[in-house]
Amino acid sequence: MELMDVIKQRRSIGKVTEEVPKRELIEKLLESARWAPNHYRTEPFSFVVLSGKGRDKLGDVYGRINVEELESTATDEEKKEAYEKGLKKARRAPYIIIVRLEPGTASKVVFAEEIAATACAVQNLLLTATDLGLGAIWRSGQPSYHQFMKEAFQVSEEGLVLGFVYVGYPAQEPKTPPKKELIDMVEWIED
Ligand SMILES: Cc1cc2nc3c(=O)[nH]c(=O)nc-3n(C[C@H](O)[C@H](O)[C@H](O)COP(=O)(O)O)c2cc1C
Repeated sequence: MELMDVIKQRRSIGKVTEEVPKRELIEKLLESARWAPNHYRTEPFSFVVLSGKGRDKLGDVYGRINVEELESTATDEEKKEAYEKGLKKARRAPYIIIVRLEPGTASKVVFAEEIAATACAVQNLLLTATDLGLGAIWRSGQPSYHQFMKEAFQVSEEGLVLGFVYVGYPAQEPKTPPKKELIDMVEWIED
C-alpha cells in the first residue's frame, strides 16, 4: 500500500476475531517499531508479547488492580468477580504487545523525548499492522501506570508501561473519527 494510504486507513480496531495471526506477522510489527527515531540513541522502548495463556500475566495485573479498587467491605464473591473481569480484559485480542519505556540515563536525556520516541515506535507498529491487514489498538488507562504493572513487566521506577497494543484480525469496520482540518492546526510563516 502507498504510505499515505496506510496512514489514512489506520484505525484503532478494538474488536478483533479469535483467529491468531502468524508469529511472523507480529515479528514484522516489532521489527518496524525497532526503527523508530529516538534522541541520543537511547532506544528507550522494548516490548513484551503475550498470547494464549501468556495473556493471563496481564489479566492477573488487571484483576489485582480491580480487587484493590474495591471497597474494604467487598465480599470474597465480589473480589472473585473483579479479578475475573481483569482476566477477561486481557483476552480481547489474540496478541497483546506491552510497550515498555526505560529512559536513557545520561543527564542530557529529556523524559518527554523518551515518550515521544516510544510513541513513534508504537505508530510504526500500528501502521505496519494496517499494511498487513491486521487490526490493532493502542490501549492505556490508569492500570498501565500502576505499580503492579511495572512490577509484573520489570519496569524500573523511572520507566513506564506506556500502554498495550492489542492485535488480531479486524472484526469491525470502525468509522473514521472527525479530524481537525489542516487549516486549524498549521500556521505558515514565510519570508
Ligand atoms: C496514548 C494513547 C492511548 C490510547 N488509549 C486508548 C484506550 O485506553 N482505549 C481506547 O479505546 N483507545 C485508546 N487509544 C486510541 C484512541 O482512542 C484513538 O486513537 C482515537 O479514538 C482516534 O481514532 P483512530 O486511532 O481510529 O484515528 C489511545 C491512543 C493513544 C495515542
